[in-house]
Amino acid sequence: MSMIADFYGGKSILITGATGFLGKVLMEKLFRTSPDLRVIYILVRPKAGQTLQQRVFQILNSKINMQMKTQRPHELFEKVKEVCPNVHEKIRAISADLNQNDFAISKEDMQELLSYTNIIFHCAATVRFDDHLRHAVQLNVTATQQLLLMASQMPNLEAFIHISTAFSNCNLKHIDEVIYPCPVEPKKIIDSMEWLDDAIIDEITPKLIGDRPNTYTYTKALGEMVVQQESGKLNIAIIRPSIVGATWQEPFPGWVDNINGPTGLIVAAGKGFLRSIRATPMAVADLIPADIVVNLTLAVGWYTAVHRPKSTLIYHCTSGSLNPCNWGKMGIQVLATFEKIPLERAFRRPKADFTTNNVTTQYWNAVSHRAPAIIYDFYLRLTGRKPRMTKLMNRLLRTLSMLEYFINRSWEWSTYNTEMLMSKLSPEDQRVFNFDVRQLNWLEYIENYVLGVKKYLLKEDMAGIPEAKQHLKRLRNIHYLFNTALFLIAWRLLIARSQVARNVWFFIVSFCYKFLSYFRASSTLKV
Ligand SMILES: CCCCCCCCCCCCCCCCCCCC(=O)SCCNC(=O)CCNC(=O)[C@H](O)C(C)(C)COP(=O)(O)OP(=O)(O)OC[C@H]1O[C@@H](n2cnc3c(N)ncnc32)[C@H](O)[C@@H]1OP(=O)(O)O
Ligand SMILES: NC(=O)C1=CN([C@@H]2O[C@H](COP(=O)(O)OP(=O)(O)OC[C@H]3O[C@@H](n4cnc5c(N)ncnc54)[C@H](OP(=O)(O)O)[C@@H]3O)[C@@H](O)[C@H]2O)C=CC1
Repeated sequence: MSMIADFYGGKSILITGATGFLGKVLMEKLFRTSPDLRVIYILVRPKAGQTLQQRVFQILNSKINMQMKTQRPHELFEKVKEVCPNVHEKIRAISADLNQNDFAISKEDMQELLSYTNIIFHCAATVRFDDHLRHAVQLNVTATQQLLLMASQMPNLEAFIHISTAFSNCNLKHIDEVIYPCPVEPKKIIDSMEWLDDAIIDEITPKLIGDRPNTYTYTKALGEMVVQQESGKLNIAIIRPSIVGATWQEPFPGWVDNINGPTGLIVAAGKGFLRSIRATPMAVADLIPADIVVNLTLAVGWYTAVHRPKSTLIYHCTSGSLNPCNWGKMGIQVLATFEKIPLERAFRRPKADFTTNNVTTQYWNAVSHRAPAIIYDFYLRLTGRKPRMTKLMNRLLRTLSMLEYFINRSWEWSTYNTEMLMSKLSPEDQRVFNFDVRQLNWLEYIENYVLGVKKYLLKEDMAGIPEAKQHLKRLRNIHYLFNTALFLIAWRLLIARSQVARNVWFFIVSFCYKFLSYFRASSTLKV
C-alpha cells in the first residue's frame, strides 16, 4: 500500500496553474493514484469565449485529430477515467484571476476554499522570459503573497507547496537548497510597482534583475523570499525543477502539450526552421521530465504535512548532478529520431550546427535561417501568396536569443533534501512516486520526447511517416539542384570577369579530358 496515495485520500486539494503543463500532469497523477480524494479545487481564470466548464472539459478531453488513420494518441486523462469515472465531479473549477485583488474569487467560493482546503500546490506563474516586470511581479510575487495570506486563514491546511524554478538563482554557479536573498526586499518591489509608471520600470529593470538574464528568474527568486517571509505557522516547502520536459513514463512516455523550454526548439528543428544554434555541446542539459517533478511534488506534500519539518525545506528537482546529459548528446539524439520519424511538411531537412561564437552564429543565422526565409517568401510572392517565413524566422531567432543563456552554461544544484526524502519513502512509494532520475535512460527518453511532440503536441498521424520521408527526399533533391545551380551561376560570373578563373577552368577541363582519354586507352589495351 502506498502511504502517499493513502494520504491524499479524502483530501481537499487546491491547485493554482492547473490548466498549465505541470498542473495537468499533477492533477492526472493525483486522481490516478488517489481516486478517493474528496475534491480538487482549481483556480481558473476566465478566457475569452470559454466558460469554466469548457476549460475543465478541455483539460479532461484533449482535442483529437479525427482524420487519423492509425491508432489515436492517448488522452492525458484516459487512465484516470478508468479508475475514477466521476473525475469531472471531483474537479471544482473556481473562477479566479491571480492578477486581481483577492483573486476576484466570489465570497461563497472563498468561504468554501478557506473551510475545506487541506493541501495547496501553487503552480501558477508567468513563465515568459520577456514579461514586463510589473506583470511578472504581480503574478510571481504579489499573487504568491496573497495566496499565503489566504492559506493562513485555512484552519484545515496541512501543507503549502510552492513550485519555483532551479534557475531562480541562475546568477550563481553552485546552488544549495537554501533561499538566497535579493538585494531589494520583495515588499519594496511590490509597493513600487503600484506607483511607478511603465517607462520608469523599464529603466530600472536591468538594475533590479542585475546578473539574472530575465524578469522571470528574478521574480521567481522574489517569490521564494516572500514564501520564506510570510510562512508564519504554515507547513511550507519549495520545489525547484530545472527545465521541465515531456513525461518519462507516466501516464505515457513523451506526453507534452506546450512549446515552452526545449519543446519549441525540437519542433523548430524537426520542421527544418532551426538549423543552427548557439549552444555549448558539453554544457549540461539539465532537463527533468514532468512526471518526475510531479512525483517529487506529491511526495513533498505528504512529507511536509505528515512530518512537519521545523523549517521550510527546498527541494531541487534536477538531473545534472545525478545523471548528467549534455546539449550535444541531446541534439544528436533529437536529429537521429527525426531521421526515423520525421515531422510532416518540413520546410527544410532537419540538420543542426552547434556554434559557440558570435561570428559563426551571425554567419549561420544569415545563411541557414534568414536567406532561405527570404527566398521562400520571394517564391510565395511570385505565386501570389502572402509571405510569412521571414516574420516566423525573426520570431524564432528572438526566441533563440532568449534561451541562449541557458544552453551555454552549466550549473551545479545540490540535492541533499531530495535524496533525504527518497530515503524516507517506503519501497512501494519509491515505485509509485518515483523521482529517482538516475534510472532515466537519456537516449530512450529523448526519442520518446520527440515522438511525443509529434503525437501529442502536433497531433500528427503515424500513418503519414512514409509521405514525410518522401517529402524530405524531395527537399534533399531541391537542395542539391539549388546548390548546383548556384555554383554554376557563380562560376559563370567568375569566368566572365577573371582571366585567372578562365585559365583554371580550361586547366580543369583539359585535365579531365586527358584523364578520360587515358582511361579509355588503358581499358582498350586490357581487352
Ligand atoms: C539545431 C537543432 C537542435 C536540436 C534541438 C536541441 C534542443 C535544444 C533545446 C534547448 C532549449 C533550452 C531551453 C532552456 C529553457 C530554460 C528554462 C528555465 C526553466 C524555467 O523555469 S522557465 C519555463 C520555461 N519557459 C519558457 O520556456 C518560456 C519561453 N518563452 C517565452 O518567454 C516567449 O515565448 C518568447 C520566447 C519570449 C517569445 O515571445 P513572443 O515573441 O511574444 O511570442 P510568443 O510567445 O507568442 O511565441 C512566438 C513564436 O515563437 C514560438 N516559440 C515560443 N516559445 C518557443 C520556444 N521555447 N521554442 C521555439 N519556439 C518558441 C512560438 O511557436 C510562436 O510561433 P508562432 O508560429 O505561433 O508565431
Ligand atoms: N516549464 C518549465 O520548464 C518550468 C516550470 N517551472 C515552474 O512550474 C510552474 C508551472 O509551469 P508550467 O506548467 O510549465 O507553466 P504554464 O505556462 O504551462 O502554466 C502556467 C499556469 O498559470 C496559470 N496562470 C497564469 N496567469 C494566471 C492568472 N492571472 N490567474 C490564474 N492563473 C494564471 C495559467 O493559466 P491559463 O491557462 O489561464 O493561462 C496556467 O495554468 C511555474 O511556477 C513555473 O515557474 C519551473 C521550472 C521549469
